Amino acid sequence: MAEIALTIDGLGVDFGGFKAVNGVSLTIEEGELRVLLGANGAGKTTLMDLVSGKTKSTEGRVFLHDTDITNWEEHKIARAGVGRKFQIPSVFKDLTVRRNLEVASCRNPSVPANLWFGFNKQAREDVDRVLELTGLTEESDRLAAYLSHGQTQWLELGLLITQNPKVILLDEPTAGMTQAETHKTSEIVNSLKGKHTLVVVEHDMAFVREIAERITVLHLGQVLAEGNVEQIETNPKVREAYLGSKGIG
Ligand SMILES: Nc1ncnc2c1ncn2[C@@H]1O[C@H](COP(=O)(O)OP(=O)(O)OP(=O)(O)O)[C@@H](O)[C@H]1O
Repeated sequence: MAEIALTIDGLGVDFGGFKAVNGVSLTIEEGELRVLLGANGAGKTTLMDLVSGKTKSTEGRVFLHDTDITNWEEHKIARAGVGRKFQIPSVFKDLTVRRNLEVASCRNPSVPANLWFGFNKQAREDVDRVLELTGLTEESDRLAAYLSHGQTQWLELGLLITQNPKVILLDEPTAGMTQAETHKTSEIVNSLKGKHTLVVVEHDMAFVREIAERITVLHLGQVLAEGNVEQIETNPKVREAYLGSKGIG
């Protein structure tokens, strides 16, 4: 059986009497891609905030492998291996795509400190691998400022991968993307399966169908259902609470 990378156990937060996340428990296996689905206000972003330390929980626990990271400071959780991609890019616009990835590699503690004095072969291969994974090989010498919206998002994802986090949290990775960019993003995400552990918050059902293995549906801060795409699409509770009588869009 695969090892458990992330354990969320009875997690919740009370915002002055309102429980945006209310006793959520789930486990994510190493190498798994888990989709978090739910209507606006279901608690998805808050759950990510609780895991990444942006918001402090008022109940429950979070474990990264065997380490209890509950309510650690955000930077400490990031350093422990929870990588989070936000909508707003943090790429260096006046550096090339490759240089952005090289800089991110320097933040990876497993990369030797002599990086700046001759980028070593292993580090170069790692950057090449990330360029390939994110479909940015041909853009490697372009300044990040000249990338399209989609390419910028893929570079952002690449920066995360380069740091080799134990768990990657992606909040609506296809927001604002064209259909073609969304499709490309599904290819990238699919190629990460098995190599990285991902939790993806996403609304776009077409995208979810392309990437999802296991889906957790949140509703009113609680887990409503868990299963594969077909089980979720045909689940009466999910249809009633979230997808409407016409089913999934
Ligand atoms: N700091 C806060 N104080 C009070 N209420 C909050 C706070 N943060 C979030 N909420 C509320 O908690 C609920 C869950 O919000 P959250 O953003 O987690 O939902 P979501 O599932 O991510 O929705 P969306 O898909 O719209 O992003 C919402 O009703 C929101 O208004």
